[in-house]
Amino acid sequence: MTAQTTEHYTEKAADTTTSFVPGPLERTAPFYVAGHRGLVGSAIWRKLQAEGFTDLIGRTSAELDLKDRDAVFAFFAEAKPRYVVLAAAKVGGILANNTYPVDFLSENLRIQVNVLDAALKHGVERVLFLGSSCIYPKLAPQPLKEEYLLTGHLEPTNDAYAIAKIAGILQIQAVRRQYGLPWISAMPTNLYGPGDNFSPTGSHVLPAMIRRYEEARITGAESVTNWGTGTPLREFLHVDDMAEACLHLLEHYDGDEHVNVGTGTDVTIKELAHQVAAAVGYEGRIEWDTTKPDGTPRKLMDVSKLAAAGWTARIPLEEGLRTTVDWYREHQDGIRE
Ligand SMILES: NC(=O)C1=CN([C@@H]2O[C@H](COP(=O)(O)OP(=O)(O)OC[C@H]3O[C@@H](n4cnc5c(N)ncnc54)[C@H](OP(=O)(O)O)[C@@H]3O)[C@@H](O)[C@H]2O)C=CC1
Ligand SMILES: C[C@H]1O[C@H](OP(=O)(O)OP(=O)(O)OC[C@H]2O[C@@H](n3cnc4c(=O)[nH]c(N)nc43)[C@H](O)[C@@H]2O)[C@@H](O)[C@@H](O)C1=O
Repeated sequence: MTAQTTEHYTEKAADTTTSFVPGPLERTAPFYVAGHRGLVGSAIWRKLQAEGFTDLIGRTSAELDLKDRDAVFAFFAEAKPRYVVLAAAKVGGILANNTYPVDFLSENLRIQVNVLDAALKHGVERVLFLGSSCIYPKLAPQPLKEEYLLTGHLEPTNDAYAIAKIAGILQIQAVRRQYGLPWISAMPTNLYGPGDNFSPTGSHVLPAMIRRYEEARITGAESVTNWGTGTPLREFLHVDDMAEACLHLLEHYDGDEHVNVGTGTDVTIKELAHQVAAAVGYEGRIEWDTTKPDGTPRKLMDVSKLAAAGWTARIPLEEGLRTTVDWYREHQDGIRE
């Protein structure tokens, strides 16, 4: 029998959790953070360490390619995690998503199906799957409530990635329905912070601007050029807040529906550009390349469900920008391209 067969799925799960009540996670239990070197995974790792977790498990993609199904099943058999956060994914900004849609669809589907199937086979107690605000329809009413999922057409620049993430939400719900395991999903808004991807072509807007403005400041360039019109609105959450929200949800939330994670406020990309310029100390002109895509006009999260679960964001954008610029200056020789 190979790892692909459903006979491998856990049988003990079916009656496990009809009366599950979330509570503090066991600090000594084996806890696998998939993607522990990425922006989100590394922040979750720091948070879990700070909270006294003593058996954290991480594997780089070189050590364990999560697209390799047999390797993933072998890893779960050996590591036997009791808790899993799935923060490993192929991730990128608007241009990367728009240019390589099949990579974003296929890699993310494979990574998440392998991890969730292996976690099911080994009866992992709590799983947190991470999606993204791009799962919502492009023109959904604002702010985005969880119930707007699958009510309209997706934004074309990231539809492939969004479909993979929607499949992940459905897989979590299906496991809950079929096996009764108390697994959950969270949908973060646009994130930023230490450990981000600052690649000029592959990154999200905030790290792209930090790098562009810092280089312009150093070279004395008279202008910088950002992408699109600058009119789209985006909401930015610091990744340390995100990590705190993840642990909070694992300890306080259980439900079929995914939970939005954000701040509940947004800014135009033009406003962001001015804020980044101020944080970096760049005083030149800001121009816009309107041949580049704008993406969805707005995707502001409704965070009332998260607030009802007892958590709200703490780090203001101005403060988060300042500390992320500091981090970038200290680490720019070692950042990923
Ligand atoms: N950044 C953002 O603005 C947002 C992120 N999210 C979600 O948060 C999660 C984490 O994103 P983020 O931290 O930003 O992404 P990063 O690109 O910073 O990190 C992704 C991590 O995934 C790992 N990974 C990728 N492919 C594989 C693979 N084939 N096998 C094993 N590991 C792999 C990488 O490991 P290694 O470093 O070892 O190669 C990397 O550490 C994702 O699910 C993403 O969709 C959601 C909304 C916004
Ligand atoms: C997290 C989220 O991230 C992506 O969606 P996005 O929100 O559109 O993210 P973005 O950060 O790339 O762009 C935001 C806005 O900013 C503008 N912009 C200006 N100048 C630059 C710039 O230099 N780089 C980038 N990347 N954008 C720029 C850009 O034109 C756009 O209007 C998807 O991967 C999606 O799948 C997803 O989940």
